[in-house]
Amino acid sequence: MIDQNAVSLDKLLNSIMDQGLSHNRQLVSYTKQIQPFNPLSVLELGKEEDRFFWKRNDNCLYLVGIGNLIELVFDRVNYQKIHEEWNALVDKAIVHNPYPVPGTGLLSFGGIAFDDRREPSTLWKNFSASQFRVPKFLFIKYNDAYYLTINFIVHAHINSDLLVQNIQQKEQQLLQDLSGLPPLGTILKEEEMDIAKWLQSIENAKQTIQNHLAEKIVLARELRLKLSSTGEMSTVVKRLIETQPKSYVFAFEQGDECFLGATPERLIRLEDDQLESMCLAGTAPRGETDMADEQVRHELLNDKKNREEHDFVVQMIRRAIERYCVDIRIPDTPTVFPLKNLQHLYTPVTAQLKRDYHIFDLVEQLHPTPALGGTPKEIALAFIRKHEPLDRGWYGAPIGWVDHRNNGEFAVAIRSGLIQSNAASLFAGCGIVKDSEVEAEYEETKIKFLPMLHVLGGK
Ligand SMILES: C=C(O[C@@H]1C=C(C(=O)O)C=C[C@H]1O)C(=O)O
Ligand SMILES: [Mg+2]
Repeated sequence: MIDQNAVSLDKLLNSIMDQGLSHNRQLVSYTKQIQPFNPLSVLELGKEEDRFFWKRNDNCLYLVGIGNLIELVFDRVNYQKIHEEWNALVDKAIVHNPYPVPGTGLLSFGGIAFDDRREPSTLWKNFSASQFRVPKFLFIKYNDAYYLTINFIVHAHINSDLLVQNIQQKEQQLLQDLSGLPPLGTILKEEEMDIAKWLQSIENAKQTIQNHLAEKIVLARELRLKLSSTGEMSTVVKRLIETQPKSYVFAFEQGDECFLGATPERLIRLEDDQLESMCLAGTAPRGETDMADEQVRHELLNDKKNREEHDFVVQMIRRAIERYCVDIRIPDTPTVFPLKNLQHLYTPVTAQLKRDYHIFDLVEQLHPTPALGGTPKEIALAFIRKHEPLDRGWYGAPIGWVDHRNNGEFAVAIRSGLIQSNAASLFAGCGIVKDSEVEAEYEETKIKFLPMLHVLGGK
C-alpha cells in the first residue's frame, strides 16, 4: 500500500520557502513511496549521468543512485574526516523521510582505496582515495516496498514551480518501460599481469612467514581484458545478480569507467546499533557432483592450512570490535559458505555497538581484515606495498553506504573489476600462510576470477 497522506514535493518546497532558509544554499532530501519499479531498467535509463548500484546479499535491499549532486572527495583515507563531513552535510540538510527504512532518505554511497599509502598508478586515476556521493535520485527497494528519494539544492531565488516540473520530468523518464538492456560482446583477450613477479611475491611472503616476521599475507593479482564492445554497466550488473544470488552486487560509475563486482564478504552492517560482520577466508572449489561437493566441503572444514587462514580473521575481528561493542557473538567453529564457483570457510559475527560510536569508527578498525591484508596488519600492508605488482585501488576495500540515521553497510570489494570502456581489469587475491603452496594459490585466484569473467562474456 502506498502512503496516501504523503506530503507532495511542491507542498514541502512551498513550506520550506515560506519558512525561509537557514543557509544560502540548502540541500533538501525528499522521500516518497512509489509504485514497483525494476531496479535494472532504472539503472539503464539513468545512464546519462554517473550511477551507482547496490544489492544486499540477502536480496532484501536494492539501491540505484542516479546523478552526482554532492560528492565528498578525499585524497587520503581519513575515516574521522569522512564522518565529520558527512555529519555536517546531514545536519545542514532538510530531510523529509517519514519511512523508518534503512537505505531510504539522505544517503551517500562510496568507496575507499585499499591502501592510500601505496604509490597510485594510472589504472585508478579516476577514483579518489575516498569518495562518497549523494545522488540526485535514489531508488530504493526494501523487501516488497519501493521508495524514491530526491535530493536537490535550494536557494532564496529559486523558481519552485520550475524545479518541481524538472524533477517530475526526470522521474518519469527514469521510470519509463524499457524492453531490454544493451547487449554485451565477448572477451577478445586475457592477459595475466606481472605473473612471474606475483608468483615470486608468494615465495617471498612464505619466506617472511617462515622467518616469523608475519603470520599471514594476502597477495592479489590483475587480469587485464580486452572486450569486443563496451562493458555495459546495467547488463553486467544484471548478470552478476543472476549468477551470484548470495553475494552483494555493487557498482560505482565514474565517467566512462565503472568499478563493480559480486562479493560474498560483508565488512560491516549497522542497523539501529546492531552490528553484523563476518569472517570469510579459506577456499576450496565446488565439487562436480553432490557427493564430490560434500567431500570437498568436509575436507575444507578439516583442512589445517585453511582453518589457520580463517582463524586469523576471526581473532582480528573480535579484537577490533571489542572496545566498540557489547554482546559480541562469534561461534567457535566455522561453517562452509558455498558459492557458484567456490566455497569458503565462514564465521558470522554479531554485536551491539556502544553509544557514541559510528560506522566509520568500525570501518577504520576493521579494514583491512586479515582476509585481505594479513597478520600483523602493518607488516602485511608494508609487504604488500613493497612486493605486490598491483595497485589495488578500490579492490579489496570497503564499498557501501551510510544514511542520515547512521544505518549503513560496507562490503569488501572482491570478485570485482574495473571496466574502462572496452577494457577491464579483474582482481583476485589469496591468503598466504606458512603451509601455502604457490601452485595451489595460483589456482585459487584463477577460480576467483571466474564470476567476473563469466558475466563479461568469457567461458
Ligand atoms: C582476496 C580474495 O578473497 C579473500 C581470500 C580468501 C582466501 O584466500 O581463502 C577467501 C575469501 C576472501 O576473504 C579475492 O577474492 O580476491
Ligand atoms: Mg585462501
